[in-house]
Amino acid sequence: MEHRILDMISSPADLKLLTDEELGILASEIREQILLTTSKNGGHVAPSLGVVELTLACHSLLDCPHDKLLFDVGHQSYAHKLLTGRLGIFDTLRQYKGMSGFPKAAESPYDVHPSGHASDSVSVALGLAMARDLRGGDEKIVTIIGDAALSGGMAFEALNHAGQLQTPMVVILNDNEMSISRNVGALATYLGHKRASREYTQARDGLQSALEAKGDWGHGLVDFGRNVKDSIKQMIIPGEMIFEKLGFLCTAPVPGHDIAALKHTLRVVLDAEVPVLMHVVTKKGMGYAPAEQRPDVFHGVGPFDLATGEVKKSSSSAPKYTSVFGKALVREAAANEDIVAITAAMKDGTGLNEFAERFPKRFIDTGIAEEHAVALASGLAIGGKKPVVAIYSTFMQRAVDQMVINNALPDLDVVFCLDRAGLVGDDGPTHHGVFDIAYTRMIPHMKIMAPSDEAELVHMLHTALSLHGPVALRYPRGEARGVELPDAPEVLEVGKSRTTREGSDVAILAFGRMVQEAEGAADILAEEGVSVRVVDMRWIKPFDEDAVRRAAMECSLVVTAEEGVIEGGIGEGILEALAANPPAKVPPVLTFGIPDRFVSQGKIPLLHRELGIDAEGIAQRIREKLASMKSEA
Ligand SMILES: Cc1ncc(C[n+]2csc(CCOP(=O)(O)OP(=O)(O)O)c2C)c(N)n1
Ligand SMILES: CC(=O)[C@@H](O)[C@H](O)COP(=O)(O)O
Ligand SMILES: [Mg+2]
Repeated sequence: MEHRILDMISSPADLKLLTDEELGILASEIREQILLTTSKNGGHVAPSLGVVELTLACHSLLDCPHDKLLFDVGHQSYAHKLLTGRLGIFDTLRQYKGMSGFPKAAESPYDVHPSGHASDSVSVALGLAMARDLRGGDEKIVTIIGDAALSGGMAFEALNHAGQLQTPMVVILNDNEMSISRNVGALATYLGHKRASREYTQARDGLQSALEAKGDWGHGLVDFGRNVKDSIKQMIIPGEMIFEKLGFLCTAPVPGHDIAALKHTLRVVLDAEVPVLMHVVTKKGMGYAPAEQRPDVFHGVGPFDLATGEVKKSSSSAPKYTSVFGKALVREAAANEDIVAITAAMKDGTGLNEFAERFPKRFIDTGIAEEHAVALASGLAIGGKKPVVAIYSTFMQRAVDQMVINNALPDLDVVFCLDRAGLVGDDGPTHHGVFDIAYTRMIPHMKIMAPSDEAELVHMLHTALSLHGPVALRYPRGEARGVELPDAPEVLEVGKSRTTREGSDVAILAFGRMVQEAEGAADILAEEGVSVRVVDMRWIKPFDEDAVRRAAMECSLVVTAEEGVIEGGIGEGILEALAANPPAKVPPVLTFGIPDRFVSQGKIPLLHRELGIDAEGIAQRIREKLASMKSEA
């Protein structure tokens, strides 16, 4: 790996000195480096491999960080990181205290916005363009957005706005026919037709010669914004493109692994005085056969064997919460044909694959459209169906308004399954599911449960489906506890907890995955002679007020533990309830949860330790509190 061109790139400006042939060699070196690192650390392999040439072309023509290059979702930004001075820390990709897997402004001046949630980059790019115009600046603004992210509502809102404003900016559509799974929706079908069109083939094959033959082509394109002849327009825009109707100048699909072709087109569109949509066709996973063959698996993958592409297996034999949910829902749906399952572009991630196969007519994938998915559920519920909406906790943030207005206000029977609730690990702050307790708890009519193991998840899903009104279940990413699953799910009593361990000195009121940590803390403190009660609260809303009051009356310290933000969390709710209606004795209360800051990436046990919400951290703070109470007495 010595004497690579990559090792000599200290900033993107260096790319301007390279020939296209050298850029091609650099593309191979970048792929090698991405694969070497991700095979150890895991990561978004296929998205990043797919945009190596595109990133090179952009950086070799732009003058970043003066110019702005944005990445929608940001999971495809590894080549960008390697070209912007981060080769030396690349081996820390997605590691605790290491380099983020997403663009992060605090990490580099070349990273513009904290991407991670799809479809926001066109809005941010337009904001940057408007700020430039107000300031009288001259920087170029470019965003790279995938075909799935472009179908998200936010992207369309921004295109609508930009098309009217007509300020220069470049939206590069990275069209690879894939979301995480195969892309869905009418836009995907439309792009498919466009790719298959005779014009695309012609454009691809003839691009070079067309460009060379027309010396003033770029000039013509710029002039298009001022209504230049249709003949030129036809050469550039083969067929109608819907974005053109929205006020964007659109290019023919450009072959996305041909650096020369990319640079030719980019050079032209960067000079345009109007907004341009540059359509680039790429292959997800390009250059690594296992990723090209299984772009869904290599979208976001754990460590893998570089030679074979085999993904390393987890050492745990426990099932994942997601797959327990998926199987339990299939079982429920077999018994109740009103159940429909909705996902927003996360069929695999939310464990709905089997459901989709068994009940294709009752499976709905909206694409990246969480707001639409939740409002759609309300229509289905009004129409007599029982919608189960499975969306990651972090992405459901997009659809809080629809939860409030479309579902909760009319008190509709919708079950929200918030997967990845709590810390998610390597994806970091954009993906941690730490806000859902706060944003669901505030909604009238909403009932909320958090299973402490996979058997509880099965009961809770069954319970949620039996209830009237909106119900949210929140469960974490990754392996469950490995307990036996019930033969038949039970309906749990609303608002009732279960005590998993009796104790009289301290009561820990724990929610979801925190029950396990609470039990660990109880074990540690038991060794020191402290008697700790652990209550698996099960219900966040309504929570078990009797259990809370008993804890207050019978123990000298009450502790709440949740894997969500403390501000607006359930610990605060319990404190408020104790203050509003105090029992005869109110002991001190400690609240454990996510403090008022963003938590970076890392393996979950490391993050739990950092935040003091692992068993040892909980035990330590309780120990300290008991000692200070003793010394005050
Ligand atoms: C709001 C939101 N919903 C869902 C996701 C999960 N997600 C991440 S990448 C992705 C697919 C992106 O596809 P595309 O934009 O075409 O990019 P590609 O991976 O194909 O390069 C999805 C659904 C997300 N990041 N943000
Ligand atoms: C980029 C993105 O948003 C997804 O790919 C996400 O990283 C998936 O996370 P999981 O691995 O938890 O499904
Ligand atoms: Mg795509």
